[in-house]
Amino acid sequence: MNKDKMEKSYCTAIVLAAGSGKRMGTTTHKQYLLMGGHPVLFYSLRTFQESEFIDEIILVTGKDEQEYCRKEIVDQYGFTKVSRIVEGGAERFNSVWNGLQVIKRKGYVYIHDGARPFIDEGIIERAYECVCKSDACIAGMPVKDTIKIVNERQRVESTPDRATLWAIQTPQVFLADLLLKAYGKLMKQNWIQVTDDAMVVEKMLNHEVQVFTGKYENIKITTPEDLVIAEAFLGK
Ligand SMILES: Nc1ccn([C@@H]2O[C@H](COP(=O)(O)OP(=O)(O)OP(=O)(O)O)[C@@H](O)[C@H]2O)c(=O)n1
Ligand SMILES: C[C@](O)(CO)[C@H](O)COP(=O)(O)O
Repeated sequence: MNKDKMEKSYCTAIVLAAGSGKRMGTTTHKQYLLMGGHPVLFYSLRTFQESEFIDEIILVTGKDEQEYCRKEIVDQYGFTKVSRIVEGGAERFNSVWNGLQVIKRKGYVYIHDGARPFIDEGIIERAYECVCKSDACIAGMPVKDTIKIVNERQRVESTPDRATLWAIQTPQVFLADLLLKAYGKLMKQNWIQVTDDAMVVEKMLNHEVQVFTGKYENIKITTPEDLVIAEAFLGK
């Protein structure tokens, strides 16, 4: 895109690293496991640090991980765009909410899983172009498998048309005011079950969300075999 022709909006990345990685099952939380000699979290922070679209980074971590993150990641690697390290909450949406509370300048906000190390500048740029038009957009890729709706007895109930199915990734990018409004409503609810930020905008505001092309390599490190796949991507 020709950024000289128009003024770029302020962009904040909220990088989530406050999860406990139950499915990974390691004592060290998965976002701090070493991969290619660096913590998993290092990779996405480096991409945001070097991105020409990102002005500021808010890092959300567990309470006991803040000092480690400050000294061993932010200072050690010189991630000068990290303006705040805030404490996360019990669930992912609580961590997003805590990050949203310290946004300094409105504009656009990129929510990204610190457990997704393979975000790249192309994804960040596609997100920017998409959010400027839609106010709400998410990275995704068409699914490669056949997906079935399966009941509690493990019987197939139906087979959705694969052409309509996308596996959703992060970043999920929004006009900051829109996301704050959606999350503000969510936090007043008693029953909350959301697994991504787009769901909050869909459910709370009935706002349309646009999907842009992510990258198949943009995996979330979730279970042990993901680390093997990630090492292979690093060695490419
Ligand atoms: N309370 C939480 C839960 C998750 N996350 C972050 O959100 C992303 C979502 O990935 P996920 O695989 O769900 O992480 P965990 O919750 O750590 O994993 P699990 O569900 O296996 O415990 C991760 O970067 C994780 O650190 C967070 O900041 N705060
Ligand atoms: C936001 C997300 O990464 C999109 O795929 C995902 O939904 C996070 O879900 P999880 O249950 O926290 O793994």
